[in-house]
Amino acid sequence: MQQDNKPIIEVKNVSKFFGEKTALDNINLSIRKGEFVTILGPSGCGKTTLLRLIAGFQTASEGELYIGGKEITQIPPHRRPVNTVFQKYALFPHLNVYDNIAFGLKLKKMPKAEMEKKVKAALKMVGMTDYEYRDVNSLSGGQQQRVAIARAIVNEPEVLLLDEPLAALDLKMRKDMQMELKEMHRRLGITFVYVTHDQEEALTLSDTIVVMSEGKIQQIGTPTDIYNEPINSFVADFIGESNILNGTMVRDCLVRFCGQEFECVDKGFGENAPVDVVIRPEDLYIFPVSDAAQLRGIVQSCIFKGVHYEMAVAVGDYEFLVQDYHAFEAGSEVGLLIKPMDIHIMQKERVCNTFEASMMDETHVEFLGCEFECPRVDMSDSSRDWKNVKVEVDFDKVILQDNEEDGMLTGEVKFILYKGNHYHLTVFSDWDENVFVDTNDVWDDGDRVGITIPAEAIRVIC
Ligand SMILES: Nc1ncnc2c1ncn2[C@@H]1O[C@H](COP(=O)(O)OP(=O)(O)OP(=O)(O)O)[C@@H](O)[C@H]1O
Repeated sequence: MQQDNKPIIEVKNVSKFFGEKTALDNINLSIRKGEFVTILGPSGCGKTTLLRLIAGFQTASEGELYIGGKEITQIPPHRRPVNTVFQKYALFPHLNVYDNIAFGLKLKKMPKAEMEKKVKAALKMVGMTDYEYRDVNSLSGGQQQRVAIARAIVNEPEVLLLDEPLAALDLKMRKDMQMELKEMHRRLGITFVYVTHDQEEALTLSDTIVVMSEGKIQQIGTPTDIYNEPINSFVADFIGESNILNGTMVRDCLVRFCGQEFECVDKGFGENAPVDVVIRPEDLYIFPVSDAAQLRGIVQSCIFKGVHYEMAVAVGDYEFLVQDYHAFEAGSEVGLLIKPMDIHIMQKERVCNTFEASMMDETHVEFLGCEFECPRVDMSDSSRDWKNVKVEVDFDKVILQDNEEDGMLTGEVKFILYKGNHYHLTVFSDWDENVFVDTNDVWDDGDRVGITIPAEAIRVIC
C-alpha cells in the first residue's frame, strides 16, 4: 500500500440540508493518500450524500472540501481528480466492453494507439483481458461491475469513489469481488473511498472505517479499533453482534452489572457512574456449571452457525448471546466467565430524555410540539425565564402505542438496541426530535407508533 501521511481529501465542517432535513451534520474527515476508507452506516445515515459531495454531484450547504490541498467545494465533478463507481453498473448497453471503457478517453480525443494501451491495461487490472469485444449485456453481474471499475480507473483518477459497488451481486460473487477489489487497491496505489452498509465488508476491506449514523460521524478507526473499542453502544451494535448491558462503574477497574461486580481494565469514568457494558459473544466462556462461574444460567437455544455454535443463555432476567465451538444443549445449566480485558466500558450518551421546553402555566408544559400536563411547578419567581426550561423524562416512562392516533404525538422506530433484559429504542418523532424509550415490548425498525408521556413522568428543570 502506497500510503503516506499527506491528506488527499479533507472534509471540513461540512453540513448538507435538504429543506428541513439535515443529511450531514458538521462532518470532519481527513483521508490519506493511498488509503482504503470505508464509510459505513445504516440506510439513510448520509453515506451516499457524503460521497456525492466528494464527487461533486452535490454541493455542501456549509463547510469546505479539499482534494490534494486545493479547495474544490464549488468545482464541478468533471474537473475533480476523482471517478465514481455506482451500485448499478451504469454501462452503455449499446457499446461493447472496449468502447465502454474507452468512452471517456475518446471524449478527451486521446490518440488511438495510446487509448488502446490504456484500455488493455485497465482490462488486465480487473482480470478481463480478452473481453474487449464482448457485448456488455452478455456479461455476468460481477463481470459488468469489473468493466465499470475498469472504466473508472482508465482515467487514472487520484481517488476512486465506490458507492455500494457490490450490493447487486450474490453472496459468493460479492466475496470474490471483495478480494479482487482489495488486490486492485494494492496494485493501483490510489485512494479508495468506499460506501457500504455491510459491516463485514467494511471490516474485510478497509484500512480505515468511518461509522456514521443520522448524518454524524460516530467513530473513525481501523477495523480492529472499531471492533474492539467501539466508542458507543450504536457502534458496538452496528459493527457486530454484542451483549450490551446497562452497568454502573463502581470505581476504576470495577463495574457492576447483572447484579454482580466484575473486574475490568477501564478507568476514568468516575464513581457510581452509569455506563454501557459491551461483551462480544465470543468473549464469554461457557462451561458446565462449576465454582469457577461468575454467572450461572440456563441455555435457552443453541444454533449451529457453520464453525461455531450460538447460544442464548438466560441469567436471571438477562439473556446473553454466547458463541463457542462446543454446543451446550437447550435446558443445560452452564457457567459463564468473562476476562477483565474483554469487558468494554462505554460512556452512556444519555441517562434520560432531555427536551427544551416552555411552561404554559403551573401544570402545563410545551415540548416536542405538544402541550403536556405536568406535576405542579411553583412559577412565582418572575425573574426566571419560564419560557426556556428543560424537561427530563426517564426512558422507561415513555409509552409507545400501536395505534398512532392513540399517542399524544407520533413517530417512527429508528434503532433498536437489545440490552440483555429490555430494548432501548430510538423513536424519531414527527417533530424531528428523537425520543428514547426502554421497553419490554418487541417493536420493529420502521414501525409507526403513537408516543405518550404521562404527567407524572415529566420533571421540569428550571
Ligand atoms: N435529494 C434529496 N432530497 C431530499 N432528501 C434527501 C435527498 N438525498 C438524500 N436525502 C435524505 O438524506 C438522508 C441521507 O441520505 P443518503 O442517501 O445519503 O443515505 P445513505 O446512508 O446513503 O442511505 P442508503 O444506504 O439507503 O442509500 C436520507 O434521510 C435521505 O432521505
